[in-house]
Amino acid sequence: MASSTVVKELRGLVAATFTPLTPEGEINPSLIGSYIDYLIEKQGVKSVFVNGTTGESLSLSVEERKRLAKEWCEKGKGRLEQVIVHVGCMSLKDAQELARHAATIGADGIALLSPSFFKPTNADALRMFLQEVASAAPDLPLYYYHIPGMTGLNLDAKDVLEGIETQIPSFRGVKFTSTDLRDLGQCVSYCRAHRLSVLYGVDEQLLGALIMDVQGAVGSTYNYLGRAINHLLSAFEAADLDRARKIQFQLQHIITFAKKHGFDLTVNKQVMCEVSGLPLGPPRLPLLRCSQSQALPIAEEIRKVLKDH
Ligand SMILES: CC(=O)N[C@H](C=O)[C@@H](O)[C@H](O)[C@H](O)CO
Ligand SMILES: CC(=O)C(=O)O
Repeated sequence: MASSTVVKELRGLVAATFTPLTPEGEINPSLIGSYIDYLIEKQGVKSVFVNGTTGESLSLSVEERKRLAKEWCEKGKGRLEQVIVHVGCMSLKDAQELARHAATIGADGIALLSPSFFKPTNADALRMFLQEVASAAPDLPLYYYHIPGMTGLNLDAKDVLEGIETQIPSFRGVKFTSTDLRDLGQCVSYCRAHRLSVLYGVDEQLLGALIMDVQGAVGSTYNYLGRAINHLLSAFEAADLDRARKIQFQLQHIITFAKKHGFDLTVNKQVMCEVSGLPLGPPRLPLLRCSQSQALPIAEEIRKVLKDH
């Protein structure tokens, strides 16, 4: 893991992890060691984004998030290239506390989405919020997590980036989860000029974002499709667009198939349980556990479609 003097660029494939819960709904950090084994050995995943959307962080307490983040960092040490801890919260104080904690456990970076109950009314307000959180962990690389579909924020990510590198010295880039390729392109253009990174978060259209020159991909499906997407990334690097497209079409087929079976976070988590064999447990209320029979056909389709990866 990084010391504060070495800044490692975040790139390539990053899995946004699920949060293991016991059948009773308590967090289950004891599973994280074998979760990491699975990601490294079976999926070729080298970096993780923990306690994000997929990790249901906004449904967890600050204390729970600290325990999970610590376990990911401890078990990932020397094995994972980067552990990025998402610290976004509705409350600035909670986000600062999590940022401060992330620095003490050796996280490689922090990311945060915008508060979404009381939303910032403009980009300045959001940058001020990010700056206040950054000041609690000034040596940790910080990423803005743009996910307007969840936060309901009506702001271009590009507007949030404007001047941010002078306001927040630890700022390193944006994790962009939106299908707006105009805004994405503008972010890449800005980030190129300021030596910042853009990571893309809509797995089913990653190739479109790679053409826009993003440095990496952060997503939930990479937990179980990592191997195939690593092949997509290397095909793209080798300028083998036919192969890259073929793999993207396979992933799109899987997501389309999954959507017909009501794909959402709870189904997604159950699919991961089926594919990996890891007992990640139910989601946290208000999300309801999906039935095994809902996830099984999707897991089966994944096996069938991706048997050559
Ligand atoms: C809204 C959401 O959670 N997006 C994830 C990442 O940010 C993606 O990884 C999606 O889960 C994935 O693209 C499947 O639709
Ligand atoms: C998918 C993603 O990046 C997240 O879980 O936050």
